[in-house]
Amino acid sequence: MNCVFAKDWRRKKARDERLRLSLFTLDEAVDMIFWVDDTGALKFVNQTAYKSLGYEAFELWDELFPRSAELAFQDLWKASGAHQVIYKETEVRKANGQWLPVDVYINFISFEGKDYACAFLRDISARKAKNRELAAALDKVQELSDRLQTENTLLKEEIKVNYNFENIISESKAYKTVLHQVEQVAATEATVLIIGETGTGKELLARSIHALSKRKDEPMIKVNCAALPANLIESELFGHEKGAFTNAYQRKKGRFELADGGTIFLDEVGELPLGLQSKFLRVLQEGEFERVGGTTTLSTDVRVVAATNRNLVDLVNEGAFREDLYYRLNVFPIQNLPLRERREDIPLLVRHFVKKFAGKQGKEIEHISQSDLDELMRYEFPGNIRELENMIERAVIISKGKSLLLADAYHKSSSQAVDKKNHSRVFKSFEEMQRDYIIEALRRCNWRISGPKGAATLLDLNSRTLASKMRKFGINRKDFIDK
Ligand SMILES: Nc1ncnc2c1ncn2[C@@H]1O[C@H](COP(=O)(O)OP(=O)(O)OP(=O)(O)O)[C@@H](O)[C@H]1O
Repeated sequence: MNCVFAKDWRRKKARDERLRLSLFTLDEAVDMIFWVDDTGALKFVNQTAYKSLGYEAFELWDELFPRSAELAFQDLWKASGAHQVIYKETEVRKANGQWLPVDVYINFISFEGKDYACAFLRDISARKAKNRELAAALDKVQELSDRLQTENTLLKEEIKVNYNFENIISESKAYKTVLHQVEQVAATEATVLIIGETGTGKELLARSIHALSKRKDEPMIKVNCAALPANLIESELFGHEKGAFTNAYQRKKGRFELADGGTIFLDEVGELPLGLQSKFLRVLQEGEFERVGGTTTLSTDVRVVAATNRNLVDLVNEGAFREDLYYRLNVFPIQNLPLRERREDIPLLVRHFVKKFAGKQGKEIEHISQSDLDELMRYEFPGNIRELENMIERAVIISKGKSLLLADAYHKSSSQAVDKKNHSRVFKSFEEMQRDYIIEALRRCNWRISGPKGAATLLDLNSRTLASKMRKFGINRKDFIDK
């Protein structure tokens, strides 16, 4: 008997010890632990919960979670039917009114014939603070990245303006506006009309528009409306059928057909013969035309860029240009600037052309005098960049050492009279004409001076006279050999 009693006593002692240890474990757990019965009353709360939340006593579950609809007691209990584990990140109100972020795990347990919910709440304020720090850091990174992207885009735009127009040399603010217009319109399909004096770089702009457009991999076909003889221009533009006229031995595609899918550049569009303008308007509007001597209607998909140094409105008023064609072309006009309105580009262009021509002629020119540059800055340049380019080419030809001999070339250029009415044509001096004429003759004769096939014979001059004129005008074969 004694033995049985001792055994029971030891068993009870072990059970008591386990109970105490269990309670101690529960009280010292990291998590707050709550037992709730099916009426919502709190049946057990561990010490961690008292310490963490600062309450003297806990009453009802719902008072703990006034913000969390999902953890409302009634709903919670309905869910218990499924015996699932509920997890929720929420906030619990502390005795001092502050809110404590918690992770809540709820298990539904049947114990001695009754249902309970056992909830574990873990204080996650440290994790939340870390997350907030992380979110703030991410916001900062995002902000920096956005800023970087904006700066990058601006830089790219700058780069585009500076470098994408590969051959266009300029640092003038006013000209940047022109280049911006080119960029804006390039990506569209709009017809562009470039207006500007001769030699201002209209063709260069037209090429940039094509190069920056979606059609850049297709051809850009140029038509110089002033250079084509009137009787040939229709067949050049629209093509002809075999036998359409004398000498039309073959069928030939016109430039509108060749430009299909690409861009057609109509230079000096103001010179287009009036008789052709309606056919021209039709192809612009409907993309349709017939070859000369043909009856089949052909279609073409071309983007039109036109240029003019004439005032088209004046031509319309004079009856030389169709008004409807003018409006069709004037969709996006770009006014190109004469060099005298972007004088700050002169030194830059001078250096560019010196490098270009010195390179071609195998010369090393390192010095350009400031007084020469100053003089150029004051000059009106009626022939614009082309005039400057020619002037520098001449100067490079006559320069012997490392300094550019500009004076001669400059005086030749500036002494040429400008046709005031047109402002666009440079009237060459007699000497200049002679020089050009001699160069042309020499080219035709493959730079042979004397003999029956020589330039002297062609020019009806004595070969010694020709040689002396060449010296006088600074004409050297080696300067022209690769042109
Ligand atoms: N910004 C520039 N940078 C470098 N070269 C330029 C620039 N603008 C024009 N040029 C050069 O000047 C010359 C004349 O340019 P372009 O032929 O484009 O002028 P244009 O206005 O079309 O002349 P035109 O009215 O006579 O047809 C070309 O050799 C061209 O390369």
